[in-house]
Amino acid sequence: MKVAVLGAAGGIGQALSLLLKTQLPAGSDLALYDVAPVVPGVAVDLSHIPTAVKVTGHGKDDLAGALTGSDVVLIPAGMPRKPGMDRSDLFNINAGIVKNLIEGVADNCPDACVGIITNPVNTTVAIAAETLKAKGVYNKNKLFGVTTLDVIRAETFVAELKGVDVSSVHVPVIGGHSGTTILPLLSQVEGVEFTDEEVASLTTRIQNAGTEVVEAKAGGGSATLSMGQAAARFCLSLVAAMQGENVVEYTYVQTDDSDDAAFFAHPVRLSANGVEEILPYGELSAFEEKAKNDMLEGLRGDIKLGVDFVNG
Ligand SMILES: NC(=O)C1=CN([C@@H]2O[C@H](COP(=O)(O)OP(=O)(O)OC[C@H]3O[C@@H](n4cnc5c(N)ncnc54)[C@H](O)[C@@H]3O)[C@@H](O)[C@H]2O)C=CC1
Ligand SMILES: O=C([O-])CC(=O)C(=O)O
Repeated sequence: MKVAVLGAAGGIGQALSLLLKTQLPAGSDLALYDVAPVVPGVAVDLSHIPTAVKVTGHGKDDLAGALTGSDVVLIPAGMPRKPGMDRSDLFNINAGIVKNLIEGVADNCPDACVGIITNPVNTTVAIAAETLKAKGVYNKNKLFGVTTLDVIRAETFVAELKGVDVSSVHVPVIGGHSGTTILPLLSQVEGVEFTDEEVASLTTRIQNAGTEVVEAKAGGGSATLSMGQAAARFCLSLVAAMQGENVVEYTYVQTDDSDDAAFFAHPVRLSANGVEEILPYGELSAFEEKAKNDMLEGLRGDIKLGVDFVNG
């Protein structure tokens, strides 16, 4: 199993790479790529941890070396937010970065599963899809927007509010990954009851959790450690599925469901082929149905921006 992390010297990239160095199956290869000159040093640093995962560092001119032979590619390359910015404000700088890196994926490991972390995820996943299409290698079952951070936050906040063991809490989160497009399905959480006020305030907190971190970091970036954990969970689930385990994760995938949007986070059964089956997200409460209908136009617009970026 070979996993490549593109943007590996950044806040997310380093946290994620540490978790993968310690948790990927024995015998795996972990390739770290970044344009920052520190990346070979990050690889040397990690290589001193005694696990049976081989780490290599690849500087800006060696994207091909990082990608060749990769089964999974995770992309946290690009600018994070500062206070006062929306994720969509990152489009101008991050759109081109994702397009370039995905062209590298198409040229060097077109069969890999690709997890996009770079914001704005609603749009960058569409950019990746169109770029892969232009290269003639798009497989909708192998492209994912990583929305796992919304799930782990929702589980943390529900457990805190209800005083229950967080390991027993499961919260579906569907839609996209910004503002109101993040839609936690609190009506489906088993074993706890919420008042209408709790549903409203918890939904808003989950939707604004990224901004909570951006403001607390006061100009120093956005979530990196919790995102590293979230991306590691997603990657390890994908790797387990590739090795035959039955795993379901919520992730932003192409759905072909004209009632929602072209990309929409669903529960997805993973396999060696990436998406094995997109599962239905089940029945929504009246509150959730309204929230979904209110955000769909915005999400579709975010996706269109990505499609237009590549196709002009
Ligand atoms: N999907 C999600 O839930 C989340 C997404 N993010 C997003 O992840 C991205 C990265 O965030 P951080 O790690 O905090 O940023 P960071 O600034 O700490 O790291 C970004 C890294 O990307 C590298 N980079 C820039 N251009 C590159 C290129 N063309 N090729 C390879 N590497 C390149 C930089 O050198 C840097 O090391 C941001 O866009 C942020 O908004 C952040 C948190 C959660
Ligand atoms: O809020 C941001 O800019 C980073 C992010 O996507 C998150 O923390 O969910």
